[in-house]
Amino acid sequence: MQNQTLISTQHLVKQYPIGGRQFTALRDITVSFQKGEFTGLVGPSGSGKTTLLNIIGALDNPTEGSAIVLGRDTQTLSHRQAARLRSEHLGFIFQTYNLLPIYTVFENVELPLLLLNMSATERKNAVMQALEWVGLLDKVNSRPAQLSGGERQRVSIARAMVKKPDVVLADEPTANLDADNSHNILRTMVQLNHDLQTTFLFATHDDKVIRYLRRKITLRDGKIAEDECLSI
Ligand SMILES: Nc1ncnc2c1ncn2[C@@H]1O[C@H](COP(=O)(O)OP(=O)(O)OP(=O)(O)O)[C@@H](O)[C@H]1O
Repeated sequence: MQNQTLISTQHLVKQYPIGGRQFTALRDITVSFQKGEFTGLVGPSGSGKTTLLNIIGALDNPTEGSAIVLGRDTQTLSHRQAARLRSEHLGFIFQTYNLLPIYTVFENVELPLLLLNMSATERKNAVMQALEWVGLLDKVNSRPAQLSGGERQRVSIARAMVKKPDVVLADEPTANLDADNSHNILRTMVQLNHDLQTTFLFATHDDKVIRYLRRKITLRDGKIAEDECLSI
């Protein structure tokens, strides 16, 4: 497969003001990601994983440097343009699932499609396919409170994947799951990565995730300490 760069950062710096001083969370991050990668940002707590993921997801701006995501320099985007980049091209998976409790599984997965120009039939087909990917067709009318943690995370994967995004950004997706559920979730993501060529980028310090990665980028004190290709 020919390399196609989907994301690149140039000399990214992120500082947060704390008590009248600047705390540097990311220092001079220059890195790129190709289509179809299954890559993790790993490193100790506070090393900058989530900060980098949020900048790549156009949820936050760098203090210096740039992030080019699918050809767009995120810093030059208006709020509306950033929202459009996210809704059309990016899927998000969070450790706390972020499902809406009053909605059914179907409605939760359908939500990202309501922002796109799709008919009700197209939406229904896409939702049912996404629920099939994660093996949850039998829970389509359940509400999040009626699901186990692993099932909730599978709903959140379906919600992230339903529009077949170019990139899925997953922040500690297994943090609240036991070993069996973590492996099931990871196997589903590996399958979707393989079948749809979706690029996956994780922030994690979970060994259960790390063993599935094909590339591991270790952050330490806001810098890239190591960038390794893994043979799995
Ligand atoms: N909004 C903020 N204001 C001030 N400091 C922040 C803010 N967000 C993050 N930080 C600091 O930036 C550093 C990096 O945080 P980040 O959440 O990116 O780390 P992480 O590697 O994802 O950690 P964890 O594994 O614990 O989630 C931390 O020291 C954190 O306290």
